[in-house]
Parts: sequence; structure tokens; C-alpha cells
Amino acid sequence: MSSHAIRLDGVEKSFGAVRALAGVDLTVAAGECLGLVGHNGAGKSTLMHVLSGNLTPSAGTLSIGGAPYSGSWTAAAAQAEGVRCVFQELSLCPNLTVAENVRIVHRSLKGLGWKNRARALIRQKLDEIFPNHGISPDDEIADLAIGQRQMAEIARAFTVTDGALRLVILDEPTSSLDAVTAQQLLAYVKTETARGTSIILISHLLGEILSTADRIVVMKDGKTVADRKAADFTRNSLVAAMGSEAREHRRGEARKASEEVMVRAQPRSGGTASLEARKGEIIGLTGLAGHGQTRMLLQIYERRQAEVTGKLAFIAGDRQSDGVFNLWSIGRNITTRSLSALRKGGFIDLAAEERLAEEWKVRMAIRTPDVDNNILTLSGGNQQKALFARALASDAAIILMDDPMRGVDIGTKQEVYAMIRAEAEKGRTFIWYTTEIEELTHCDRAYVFRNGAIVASLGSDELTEEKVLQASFAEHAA
Ligand SMILES: Nc1ncnc2c1ncn2[C@@H]1O[C@H](COP(=O)(O)OP(=O)(O)OP(=O)(O)O)[C@@H](O)[C@H]1O
Repeated sequence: MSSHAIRLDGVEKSFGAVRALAGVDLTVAAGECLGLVGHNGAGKSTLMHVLSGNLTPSAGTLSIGGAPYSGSWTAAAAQAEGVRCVFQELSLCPNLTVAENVRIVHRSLKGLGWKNRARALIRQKLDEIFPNHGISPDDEIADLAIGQRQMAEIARAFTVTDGALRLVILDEPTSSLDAVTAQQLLAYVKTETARGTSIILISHLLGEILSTADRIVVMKDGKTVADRKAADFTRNSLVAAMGSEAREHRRGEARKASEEVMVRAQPRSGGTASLEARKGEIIGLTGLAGHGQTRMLLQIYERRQAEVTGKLAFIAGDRQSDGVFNLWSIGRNITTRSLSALRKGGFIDLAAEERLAEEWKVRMAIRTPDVDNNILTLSGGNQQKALFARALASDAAIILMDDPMRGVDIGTKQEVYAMIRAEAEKGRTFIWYTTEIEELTHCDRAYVFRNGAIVASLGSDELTEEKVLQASFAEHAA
């Protein structure tokens, strides 16, 4: 780690009244993995957009390889200097194949046979990072599940043709990956930094930051508030530096289930085991990603081969394609599931709608000066909070959650877990697909999925990573 790969000094950026970056200094050494953490809206993604040339700051300087950069720092300049970024909101073109998306970042892939070279390049990188990925270079992006899209985009960021790779920014790279693929990526990060590439790893999963990063920088309200070697942090000191309170992660008390069955569903694609959720239960869906969990939620939502007693709400994890209404305000995004309840005569009671949005802005601590702002002005984690608010504010008795904590910070997660628990106590039923095995400790029971079928049903005292992985890989249904 002899020289700086890249360095920012005094970077400032405001969006209207919001001061997203208030004078940030950041240095990344060659061959270093820098962990970047901070609450939702702390300014991490904005800083990364500056670093990758997608946003021009109002003040600040950039040095690269130890020398100040004199030209204008654009996305093309960053690309030419070997800076790549995998953003939270994935950016592959959905109507192109994986190989064609590789061509977009490698202009040197041209002339006769470019497609074969693109195919080989991405296949080799996918194999290296994610063995058994199951992705073909000829798959169209729109046909891939969100976890596979994330894998393809990560692998693309590490492909090299003519220019050397200097820095790769990974913004929440494991948010859609299951425990096995997430571990594959974290191991690869170590391999790649050993080759001399620098990596910035942004994550709300503090365990992976502590185990993978060499150094950790903490951001809070547009500033860096701590910068130390990873070994000098503990989980608790890291949470405290972020401005949250470290709480003991305790398994929920075993509760007596009601007799009333709210949902009974049979996976359409295999097996004989079926899912059952009773009133007031929190039911987890787990197993390796893409094994039929989301399909099960959709099946229940669409009431296909599923007996459902009660109104439903759905919290999407893939917020880009299934969650937010891009052209609407934050407030309207929250209230849209409650419009029938807000009706007064033939019209929507606009004052009541405003009150509902404000109430949930406060309850979910959504960071915005005004709920009338467009939803896309929120940071990724805050958009996800708005989707939670939409479902929880509604009159739904059954809430389906499709890996809903993607990008949500640790402080908010703790609040939301408590909220889910309290709502379940009041009789709401939750069916919760999660790629974070630790989250299963909040469930009363969980079903493990494999190849579209339910292969195990685990009680709350059996919900450990070991048991879940054992069932996920077992050859025979339990
Ligand atoms: N295009 C925009 N217009 C208005 N405000 C914005 C815009 N982009 C970001 N912001 C605001 O800037 C602040 C910093 O957002 P940023 O996305 O950098 O946070 P973050 O630390 O990456 O959060 P998260 O962990 O949720 O991804 C937030 O208050 C956000 O609402």
C-alpha cells in the first residue's frame, strides 16, 4: 500500500436545501479494501457518484495515483482511469444480453468476433467470482432474477480489456445475494485487493465490513466522523460511530400461535409440502436465492393455488422494478395503498392523505425536508422505508415481504423489526422472504425452499445458518 489510488479533499454537494456532502476528505490506498458505512442518507452514494464522475461537486479536489487531476472529472475520465462502480440501483440495460452489456463498458470489444470475446470475458469472470452462478452470457438481463443481475453487474465491473483496473466501488453489493454467493464475493474482494486493485465496499451488513475491509470510514450527515483500521472497531463501536444504539440481537419470545389460518399455499412448481400462516404469525421464507421464494409470495398475492383470508399488501425488495412509482411524490408513494380508506364522498380527503404521509415519515424516520418531493430524491434506504410505510399504513391483514430490508441501515432495521413484532402481536400476519439468515430470528417459523419446492419447515429454535444451509443443500425433501 505504497501510494494513494485516489483521494478526495473538501468535497461538497447540495441538492436544494439538502446538504448531502459537507466537506468530505477520503483517501483510498492502492490494494486496499475500504469499508464505508453510515445511516441511510448519510451521503455515501452521493460521494461515490462524485468519485465515479457522475456528479460534479460544488467544491473539492481529486488526486489520482498521487497527483492532482487537472482535467474535468467526468464518467468517461473515471472509466479511462480505471474507476468502476456497481451502484445500488443496478444499471445494466434490461433489453440487452449479459455479453452485450459488457460491450457497453469495453469499447475495445469491436470488429469481427466481438461478441464471442465479450461472452468469454464475462463467463470467465463470473466463473472466477461466483462458481455455479447459472448465468449464460446470452441471457437477457430482463429475464434474470435480481440476485443474478447483481452478480452479472459485479462481474462486469471486474472485467479488464485494454486499461488497468484501479478502483472498484461496490455499493451494497450483497443486498440481493444469499449467504453463499455473498461469501464468494467477499472472498474475491480479498483476492482482487491482493492483486493491487483498490475496493470501496459500502454495506449495512456490518459483519461483512468488519471481516473484509482493511480500514473503515464512517459517514454521518454528509461528513466523515471516523476513520480507523478495521481491526480497531468492534461491531458495537461501529454502530455507535454511526450514531445508532447497539442493541442486543435477541431471538423473539416463542409465542402461542392462533388457530386461525390466514394463508395456505402449495408451491406450483414442485413438491407436496405446503405453506401455512396463521393469524399473528411471522413466517420466514429462506434457502438459496432464486429457489422459488419470490414466486411463492407472488402466488399468494395473486391468490393462485392459495387460500387467503384477508387483505394483502406486498413490500417489494426490487424497488426499482416493482416498488416505487418514479414520477410520484414520497407522500403519494406512501398513501397509494390506502386511497380507498382515505375516500370522503367521491373524492380523496387530501388533508387526511397529507397527515397519513407525515405520520409515516416520522414513524419510519424517512429523511426528507418535504414529503411532496419526488420519491427519487430519497437515498436508496429511505425509498425502501417508504415502501414499508405504504404496507404498514394500509388496512392489510397479511403482509408479504420480498427481502424488504435491502439497503436499510442498522438503526432503522431495529426499529422496523420491533414494529413488525408489535403488529404481529396485534394480529397481523407476515410472510417474509429474506436473504439475511440473521433476520430469521425474528420469525416464528420458516420454510426452506429448493428448486421451487418447500424442503423443510424449521421452528424458531432451529433457525440457524447451519440448519438453513443444510436444508438448502440436502438432496431429499425433509
Ligand atoms: N437527486 C437528488 N435530489 C435531491 N436529494 C438527493 C438526491 N440524491 C440524494 N439526495 C439526498 O442526499 C442525501 C444523501 O443521499 P445518499 O444517497 O448519498 O445517502 P446514502 O448514504 O447513500 O444512503 P443509503 O444508505 O440509504 O443508500 C439524502 O438526504 C438524499 O435524500
